[in-house]
Order: sequence, then structure tokens, then C-alpha cells
Amino acid sequence: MAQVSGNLFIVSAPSGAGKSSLIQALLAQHADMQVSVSHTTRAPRPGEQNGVHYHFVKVDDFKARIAAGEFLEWAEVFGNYYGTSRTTLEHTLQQGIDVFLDIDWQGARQIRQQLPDAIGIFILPPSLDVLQQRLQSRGQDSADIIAGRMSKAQDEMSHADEYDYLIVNDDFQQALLELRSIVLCQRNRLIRQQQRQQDLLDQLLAKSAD
Ligand SMILES: Nc1nc2c(ncn2[C@@H]2O[C@H](COP(=O)(O)OP(=O)(O)O)[C@@H](O)[C@H]2O)c(=O)[nH]1
Ligand SMILES: Nc1ncnc2c1ncn2[C@@H]1O[C@H](COP(=O)(O)OP(=O)(O)O)[C@@H](O)[C@H]1O
Repeated sequence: MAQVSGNLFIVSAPSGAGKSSLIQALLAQHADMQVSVSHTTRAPRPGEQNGVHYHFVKVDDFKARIAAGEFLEWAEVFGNYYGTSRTTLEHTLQQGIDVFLDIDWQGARQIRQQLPDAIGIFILPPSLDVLQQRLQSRGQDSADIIAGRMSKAQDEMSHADEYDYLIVNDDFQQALLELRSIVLCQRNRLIRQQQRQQDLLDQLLAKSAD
């Protein structure tokens, strides 16, 4: 039986809205899903590990990878480069594993052009004040960096209508429930179940016809 490709979920949000926290909380409940680890030229934050949170590379290295066609998508965000490895993502999807891309709107557009079945989910904060408080309480960025992320928040949010689903991350557990519901609905779509569950369906229909 042919292997069904995994689902691809694109999750975007203004910085600090909670997309990384929501994805990690969902993955903690579902060991059979993965988040794609991007390459970036941004400096690691305290506690961030190379190969786990990002593949941290120098600008020259990133540009060489662009030239070699290694990225399915890449973009410059907040003055740094970020990109998604083509082969790693394709290999994971081919194994039937669902994958999350935590990427910005520019990357999301590039992915949609190449993989139109990708599901886009946009996370909104309840307000800009709350967004700023979250960036401050995360405690990992300087005031300048937070100001830069806040100045880009409205630009990122102006692309929310390019996505399939919107979630307001006010109460975390409610937002997680909504994210999980979207993901599970997608997994259960009949078209995706056909190869996995066709035998079961045939048996049930045969029995009901007896
Ligand atoms: N296009 C693209 N954007 C990415 C990628 N990885 C991360 N980003 C986006 O880059 C932005 C900055 O990410 P990061 O530096 O981790 O800061 P944070 O969003 O404040 O946690 C976020 O909007 C991410 O979604 C990627 O591979 N491609
Ligand atoms: N619903 C929520 N209520 C309160 N704090 C939240 C909520 N969601 C996320 N946070 C906190 O906000 C900060 C930013 O979240 P994070 O997941 O890093 O955002 P992003 O990945 O979108 O930049 C973190 O300190 C996180 O713990």
C-alpha cells in the first residue's frame, strides 16, 4: 500500500503571539508530529540549541545554501535570514509524518505556491499591548529588538487573510484546543484516510449490506 504523505501545517503570527509555545504544547501531546527546524543567521538566544531550535549558520553559509537550491523557501525577517530545508521536509512528509512550519508570511506564500495542500494557520494576540507584554515577559530580547518586532507586528498581521484558519491566542489552553482541533480534523479528512482506512471501510460496508 502506498504511504500517505504527512500533512503540512504552516503556522505564522507576529513575534510573541505564542506560535512556538502552541506548537510545542501540541507536539507534547502527539509524538507522531514534528516541527521543521529552520536554518537562520540570527544569533542563538540563551538556552537555544543548534539543531534543536534552529540550525544556526553564518550569512555566507546561508547564501551558499540559497545558491545550491537547498531551501524550499527562505526570507529575510527582522534583518536575519531564515529558511526551510527542502530535502529534510520532503523526507519527513514522505514518511507520513505531519509537519509544522513556524515561518513568516513571505515563506508561507512560497510554500503555498509549491505545496498548495499546505494548511495555513495564523495566530493572533488578543491585543498589541498583550503582544508587547509577552515579548517583555519572555525575557529573551533587548528593548531594541522588542521594539523592532513590535514595529513589524502589524505588517505580519496584515497577511492573516492569506491563511485558512485564524486562532486568537488569549487563553492558552483554549488556543491549544483550537489548534489541535484543526490539526485533527485535517488528519481525519476522508481523502487522507482512504489509503489507511479503505479496508476497514470496505468491511463495514460489506457487513451492513449482509
Ligand atoms: N520564512 C521563514 N520564516 C521563518 C523561518 N523560521 C522562522 N521564521 C520566522 O522568523 C520570525 C522570527 O523568528 P525568531 O527569530 O525565532 O523570533 P520569534 O518569532 O520572536 O520567536 C518568525 O516570524 C518566524 O516564524 C523559516 O524557515 N522561514
Ligand atoms: N496564551 C498565552 N497567555 C500568556 N502568555 C503566553 C500565551 N501564549 C504564549 N505566551 C507567552 O508569550 C511569550 C511568547 O510566546 P512564544 O511562543 O515565544 O511566541 P512566538 O513563537 O509567536 O514568538 C512566551 O513567554 C510564552 O510563554
